[in-house]
Amino acid sequence: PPKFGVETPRLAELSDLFDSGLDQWGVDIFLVDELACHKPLCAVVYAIFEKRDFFNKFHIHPSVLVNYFSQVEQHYKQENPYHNAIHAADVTQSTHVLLNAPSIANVFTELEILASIFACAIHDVNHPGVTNQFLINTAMYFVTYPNLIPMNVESELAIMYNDMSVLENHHCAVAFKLLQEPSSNLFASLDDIQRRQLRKMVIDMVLATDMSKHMSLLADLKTMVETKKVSGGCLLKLDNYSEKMQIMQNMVHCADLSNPAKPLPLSTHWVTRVMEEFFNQGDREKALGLPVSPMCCRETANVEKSQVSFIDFIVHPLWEAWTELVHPDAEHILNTLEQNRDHYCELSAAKEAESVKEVDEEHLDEAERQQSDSK
Ligand SMILES: CCc1cc(COc2cc(C(=O)Nc3c(Cl)cncc3Cl)ccc2OC)on1
Ligand SMILES: [Zn+2]
Ligand SMILES: [Zn+2]
Repeated sequence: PPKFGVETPRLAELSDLFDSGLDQWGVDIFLVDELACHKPLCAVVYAIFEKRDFFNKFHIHPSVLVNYFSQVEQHYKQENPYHNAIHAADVTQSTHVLLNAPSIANVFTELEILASIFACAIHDVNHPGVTNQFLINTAMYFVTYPNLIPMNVESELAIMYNDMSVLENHHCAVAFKLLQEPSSNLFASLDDIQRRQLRKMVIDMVLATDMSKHMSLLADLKTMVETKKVSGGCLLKLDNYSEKMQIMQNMVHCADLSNPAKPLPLSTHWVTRVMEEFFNQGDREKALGLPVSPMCCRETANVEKSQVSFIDFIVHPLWEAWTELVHPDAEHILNTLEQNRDHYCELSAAKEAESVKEVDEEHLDEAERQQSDSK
């Protein structure tokens, strides 16, 4: 198969970008998408497998990797502004960087690293571009209006998974279904025990990307950081599966929530995309007469303000805990997050001031009109 598994006339540029950027926090994943002819996931996974020597370690033939991840890439909906293959490539490459932190250098086995990279690559496959809550609401919707044929197969998902981590269950099922293709049997050379272990680890990590698990995941991480402090700072002798899995789940969750912690141009590009996807959902909720989800209303959303609260309440607490766990390896990431937060805060304040000025001018005009009327 072609290098990085993608046919591109810009192979040399892609190769150079990976040489300098594959291990860097903040590589321009949108440039990777461009250079890889809109197959960023295949390119990134191939490059990481090569860098980590997985082809040899797990006896995987490059053509099998390309067959499988081409299928996975095609099952990411490129019409989604946010939850598309670029996001999958972004989360995969981000986790690849996090795994390189010196303080967790010898914590994970090769199989655990393979499982983490694989889990990121498939973690949002076949995402419909709407949230779990939307799927749950619309599932009930068709129960109350049976004559309305389901507009889309996606509302069947909540029925299928009984409202429990609906999307995350679907991503996992699709990914493992695609593995059954004979030409895509990525893990053929693993033995039965390894294959079973890998499947369990991938399911545990992907199901943990459900935002409804965020608070419990973060609580576990904080507990682990506390115990790490007590054990004199040496990280993790980590003998049991559940402690190791907590770290891996939080690592993938951090990567999933890494947009605000990337260099500002990348961060703002992701905000534009996630907005577009949320607003599209808001439009559909309005059309269905459903209550419009928070942050999904095109007319009323305050983008900067919600980014600031998203960072303050969700993203920063998580990255603060991760940074402590792998101290001092992630300091620069936390600093970038805090600088970006201040940027959105300034934007939000400027926007606020602007709207107040407009109101004042309106009042001024009104007052002048009344004054001139009274003359
Ligand atoms: C007004 C719209 C709005 C949306 C936000 C939150 O912003 C973001 C939210 C998310 C975000 O929620 N991602 C997500 C994750 Cl990590 C797991 N499951 C589902 C989802 Cl949707 C990922 C990236 C964001 O900004 C770049 O803040 N304001
Ligand atoms: Zn997801
Ligand atoms: Zn995701």
